[in-house]
Amino acid sequence: MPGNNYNANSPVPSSRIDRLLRQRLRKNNKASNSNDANGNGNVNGNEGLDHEQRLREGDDFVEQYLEGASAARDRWEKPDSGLFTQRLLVVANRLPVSAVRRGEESWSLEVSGGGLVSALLGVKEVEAKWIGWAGVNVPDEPGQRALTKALAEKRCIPVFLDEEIVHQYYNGYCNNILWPLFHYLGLPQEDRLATTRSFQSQFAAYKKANQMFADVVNEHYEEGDVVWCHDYHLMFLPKCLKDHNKNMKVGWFLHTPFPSSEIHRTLPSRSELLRAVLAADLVGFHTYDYARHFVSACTRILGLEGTPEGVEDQGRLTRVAAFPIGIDSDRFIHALEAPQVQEHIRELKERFSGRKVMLGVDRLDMIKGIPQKILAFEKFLEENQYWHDKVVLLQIAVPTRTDVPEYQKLTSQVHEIVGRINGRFGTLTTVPIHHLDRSLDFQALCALYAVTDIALVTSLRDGMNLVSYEFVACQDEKRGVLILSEFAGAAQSLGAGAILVNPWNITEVAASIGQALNMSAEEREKRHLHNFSHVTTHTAQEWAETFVSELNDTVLEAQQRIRQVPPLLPGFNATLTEPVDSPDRRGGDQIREMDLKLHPDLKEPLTRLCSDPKTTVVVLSGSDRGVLDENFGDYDMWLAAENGMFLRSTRGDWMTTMPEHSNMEWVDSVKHVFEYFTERTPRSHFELRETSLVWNYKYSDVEFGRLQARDMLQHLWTGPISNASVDVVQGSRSVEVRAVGVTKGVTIVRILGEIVHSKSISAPIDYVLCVGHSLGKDEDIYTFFEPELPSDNIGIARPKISDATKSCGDRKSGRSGSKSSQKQIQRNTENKRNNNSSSTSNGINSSGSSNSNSVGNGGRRSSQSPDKITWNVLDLKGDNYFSCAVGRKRTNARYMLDTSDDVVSFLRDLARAS
Ligand SMILES: O=P(O)(O)OC[C@H]1O[C@H](O[C@H]2O[C@H](CO)[C@@H](O)[C@H](O)[C@H]2O)[C@H](O)[C@@H](O)[C@@H]1O
Ligand SMILES: O=c1ccn([C@@H]2O[C@H](COP(=O)(O)OP(=O)(O)O)[C@@H](O)[C@H]2O)c(=O)[nH]1
Repeated sequence: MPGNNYNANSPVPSSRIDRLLRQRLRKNNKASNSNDANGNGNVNGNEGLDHEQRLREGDDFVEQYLEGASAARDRWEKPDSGLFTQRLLVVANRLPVSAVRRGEESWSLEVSGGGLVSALLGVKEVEAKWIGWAGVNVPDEPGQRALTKALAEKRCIPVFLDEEIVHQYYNGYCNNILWPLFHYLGLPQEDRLATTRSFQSQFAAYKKANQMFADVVNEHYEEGDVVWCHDYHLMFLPKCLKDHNKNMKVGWFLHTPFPSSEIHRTLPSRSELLRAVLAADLVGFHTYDYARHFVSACTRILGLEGTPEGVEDQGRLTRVAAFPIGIDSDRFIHALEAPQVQEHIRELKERFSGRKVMLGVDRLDMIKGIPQKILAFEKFLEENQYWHDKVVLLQIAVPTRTDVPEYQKLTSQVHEIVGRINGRFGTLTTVPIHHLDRSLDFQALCALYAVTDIALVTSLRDGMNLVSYEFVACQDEKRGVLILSEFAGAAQSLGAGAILVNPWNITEVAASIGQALNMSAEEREKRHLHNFSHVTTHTAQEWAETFVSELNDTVLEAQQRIRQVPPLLPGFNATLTEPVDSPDRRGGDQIREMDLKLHPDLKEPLTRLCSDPKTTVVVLSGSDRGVLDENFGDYDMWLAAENGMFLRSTRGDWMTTMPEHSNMEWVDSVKHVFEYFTERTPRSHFELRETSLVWNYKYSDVEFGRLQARDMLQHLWTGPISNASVDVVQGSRSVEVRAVGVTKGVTIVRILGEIVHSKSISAPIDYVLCVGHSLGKDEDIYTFFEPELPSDNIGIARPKISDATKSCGDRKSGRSGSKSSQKQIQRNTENKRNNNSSSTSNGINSSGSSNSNSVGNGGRRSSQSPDKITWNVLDLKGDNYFSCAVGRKRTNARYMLDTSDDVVSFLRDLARAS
């Protein structure tokens, strides 16, 4: 079957390691090619540019980059097949340039700040276009036209956001809610109630803004493009894009930390945001921790399956992985040679001669821990009088998000502390802290990094922190010390070479300053070399290449994947039941879900189908007799409870199809085990049916539930009941024990035999429709109707049901098909005749239950006597059998429906057609 096996000759590597090794090989090849061409071994992305040229670039780098002058090589390597051109659409809230209006139709563009822009500017070898906000409100049409034109020259495409949207979406939802939350800062205390009140409107604006970004992407998208969405501003974007075009290759990368699921859980829109991100093909984070938190949030909040590869939802995988960002280290290293930078360096050395220079470079943001840094420096001065006139702290605090009140408060707080310390330790000629509330240009910044003895990064949380990388890149001569917060993502990569500190521990930071100032040259050298090697090999270029190449592979893999991922079973009963209003797992209504109710909209189509004399409706369910009586007692149909162990026409009494001498002695022992685990697993419950027991931990803590299930299974397999004739069936959030060999595929034989006999059906059945949501084991019901299917329970991806309704409605009669089924039915009906009994239908020795419902729809009632029933009554041709799985994409059924709501509309159409 096409697409049913991993193809050994596939251009897609079969495993992740295989892929990474090939990628490494590609990189090596590229490096050696560049050696051949240039005669040197530069592997960091500036191959092809000679030394002089790089020096000339200097400060014009960004300009040149944006104009495409740095030779975008506009192609990505495709695994194993050489080079191909692929455009990259980078979508981020902020464009790399911010616009300043000079006249009605005249604009000047300035480079935007922040690490995201710096990192993406370091990505050179690809034809990238940026889509984003230019940081300015442009209400008038001529202004928009002129700005669009100016930006186009820089390969940028604007998204125009009006003032109100910016206020609600950017200042409000992004920077007052998501930003502090993702950095573990909670909401600003005084602001808490106001924020809570304005949450809804801010979230609405957030979604609206994301849709506006999506509209611009859709307008510029060309088939084959890769769309790379960035950051917490655009968590809705993957969903908006995929809703518009499910074939778009969409990646999403978060530049901030992703917090523990317990933090994310407090967000009112927690589930919507997670689901929207999961629409992407590939989701990336700076560190493994953030990726782990995200997967755990999807597991705990959405109830989805987390795997080492990512998050699975109904057989669809969203890949989740860590892609630590880097910088364009060459740009910094070579900038130091530029005359302007050398001049700055000379000035700075002179200015601070005789003093050790400590440096902080941060946006003036709460997450950067600037007050904590300054207080630690004060403590160091308090305790080390010797250093008073021998050390200076230069703090560059770049103003940011100045419209958000919390940022305004921080500015005054920092000014106050700096003033106090300078007053306390300053002299007439010197102050210990030089604080600048502004940004520096690239050359000035490089010079500062180069003259620094100690860089002090005390972020309370920071996605990565590129300042620490940039400092290291500029320190090849000085070999200064990096003091780095353990809460910055960079601590996971530069950890070994830096002095790691907890920024909340002022004493520890103060002591680290002392340690750094007194560190031997030998130790500094060792630490620096470690850091330098990391920074120069893990570059921004490499980061982007890896992400895009993984995204391409992920999409190809998804297309070619045939080994079926066993799907997550969302619930106990999901075909005909009322949908429980549960936007997410934790918030789900356990009590309502335990009390199964027929979907209210099904009543009408079901009544119509049941009253059609030519149609037989069977409900085959894992539920017990009481549940089926309550929900279906008033319809004219057949009910098969506990997966067919009990059967009745609603016009008659229940009969059991259980073999007479079934041994059910194991039930009590299993019940004890289930009671024991239920008592110890909060929010788990078990159901005691007549022929099986089901323990369900869907609402428990998922990890604890899994551990408990593992213990339970071990006990069942190896403990006192291990020899009983039972099957232990493991669901995604349940454990079921049933009599050995009971599946829907087994019981359907007896059920149909009974119905054919009781209704005296002798002419071939027109068609069979079998709709269900079954445990893997019960998927053998499809094998019963289609014996040629593989019997290993490995399902295959199915199309959505579309015109099956029409085909069912139009169906007349068919011949040929399932020989073994036919023989079974023949045997059943013959048994009937011989036994003339209504309690058991044949000699198959089985009993039990499972977790799904199905509707079987049989055909013409015959006036012939039971004696005339022949084996070809269930004589199914290929196209008069319709099987449909609900909520499972990997199945042996021929079609699929997503939810019980889809079942309603399908049965409605069917009722109308018949
Ligand atoms: O655009 P702004 O609101 O002015 O903010 C500037 C950027 O700040 C954040 O940067 C993060 O990205 C860096 C690179 O990955 C990372 O090193 C740093 O730890 C993060 O804080 C923000 O995520 C960006 O979107 C902003 O543009
Ligand atoms: O005066 C300045 C100070 C900082 N930066 C840049 O701002 C970025 C800060 O990135 P980081 O990842 O450290 O933190 P973020 O601001 O993104 O949270 C770095 O690339 C700096 O070079 C700058 O361009 N001019």
